[in-house]
Amino acid sequence: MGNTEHRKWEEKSDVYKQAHHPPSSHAANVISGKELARQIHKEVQNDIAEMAAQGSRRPHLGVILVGDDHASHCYVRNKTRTATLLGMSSSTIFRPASISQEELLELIDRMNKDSRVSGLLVQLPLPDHINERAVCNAIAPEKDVDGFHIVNIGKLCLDQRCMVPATAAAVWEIIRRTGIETVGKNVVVVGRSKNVGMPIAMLLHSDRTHERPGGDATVTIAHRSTPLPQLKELTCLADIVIAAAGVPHLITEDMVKQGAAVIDVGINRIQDPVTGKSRLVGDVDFEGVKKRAAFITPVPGGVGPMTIAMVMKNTLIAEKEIIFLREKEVMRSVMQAWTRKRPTLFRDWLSALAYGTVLSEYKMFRDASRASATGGTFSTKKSPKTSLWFNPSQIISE
Ligand SMILES: NC(=O)C1=CN([C@@H]2O[C@H](COP(=O)(O)OP(=O)(O)OC[C@H]3O[C@@H](n4cnc5c(N)ncnc54)[C@H](O)[C@@H]3O)[C@@H](O)[C@H]2O)C=CC1
Ligand SMILES: Nc1nc(=O)c2c([nH]1)NC[C@@H]1CN(c3ccc(C(=O)N[C@@H](CCC(=O)O)C(=O)O)cc3)C=[N+]21
Repeated sequence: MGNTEHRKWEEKSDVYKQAHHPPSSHAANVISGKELARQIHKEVQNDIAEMAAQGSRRPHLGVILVGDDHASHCYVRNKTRTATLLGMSSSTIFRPASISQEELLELIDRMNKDSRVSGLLVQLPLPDHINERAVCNAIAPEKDVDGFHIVNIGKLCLDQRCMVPATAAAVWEIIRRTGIETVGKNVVVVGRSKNVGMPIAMLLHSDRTHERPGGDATVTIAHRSTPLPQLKELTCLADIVIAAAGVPHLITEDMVKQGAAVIDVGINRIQDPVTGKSRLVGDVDFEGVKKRAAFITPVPGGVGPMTIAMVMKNTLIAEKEIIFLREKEVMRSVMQAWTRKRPTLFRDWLSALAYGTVLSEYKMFRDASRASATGGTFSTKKSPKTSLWFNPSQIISE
């Protein structure tokens, strides 16, 4: 770097400014994941109510729970309870840990074919004799509300629209709704698991102009082979630190830049050294880091409740996609009926006319569906409620 260039960097760099003009220390804003989750719940609830008012059925979340792990049962109960609160229906299928992989795959296949189920998830972890990848790949990609199917992961990595894994979507929404800037910022994601760390890093580093917009940040991924002193060097330069390692107190005050945002994904149950009671902590030393960070998420009450909210949102998206595909199918049959019914003489121009009408309405519906699936607002006002083309019951009764 040349001298002038270096000077420019010095002027612009937050790290430089920070080192030379350290801002006065004040405690961080504690981001309430519970409050943000409530916001999302409201939005999902309103959408479902609007869909129901238009005569659509309610989305249905199907859950498969294998074994008797206490935490898994708690999480699943939490999900189905929330689904009910938001006006969805749900069902949980319990199976013993001794279930064979074949039986589990058969069960998934049955739920895939069950048209009443909008979204389906198999709670993880699974017993050792079951191949987790085979199970995730058995779920129909359009019902895969966890976003763990190989096709959804592939799309995520290609910046295509897809089911985004709930925890990564939760981190994304927390950052967006808090107004934390990501473009050009330094982010360190601590943890590289395929279900958590990797999808978070994928969302944050990718291009904001792509089909599935990303955060346009400079992302560094740390993992268990990253030596702690190096991890500290990296996190000290980070504007955003996302801890998803499953290591209590991994991120301490001395590892965080003044004014950074710290998102704690970790969920660790530890025994309190003072009271001897079991309690939940994240990967971040909350009390210490709170003094330096501008934003911090607590555990509990941070990413966890938002993860549940994003599973709900994914289930709604899955149901909307089903409606969209059904409408498309209806449109196809309408087109066929038109060309079959009319006399040959008028067929060409009549079908051209019909095609024009159908196409414009189809586009309107598609855009509304896309907006909703990418997190935009789903404008049901735009989708023609009274239209012949998009009311299946009308067409069928004719
Ligand atoms: N809040 C939520 O909604 C969710 C929270 N979690 C929690 O997030 C944490 C991570 O979950 P998973 O990714 O599923 O776990 P995992 O065990 O699959 O992955 C942990 C990752 O952290 C890395 N790691 C381990 N020790 C490290 C160290 N000392 N320094 C840097 N990196 C290190 C590993 O290389 C690995 O990539 C766990 O505490 C889990 O309970 C997981 C899913 C959802
Ligand atoms: N197929 C599948 N999908 C998942 O999304 C999935 C999974 N399997 N297996 C386990 C992990 C973990 N996970 C959490 C969700 C919510 C909280 C949560 O709500 N936590 C509360 C505290 C809950 C408590 O008190 O134990 C909180 O942080 O405030 C935590 C963890 C989803 N996971």
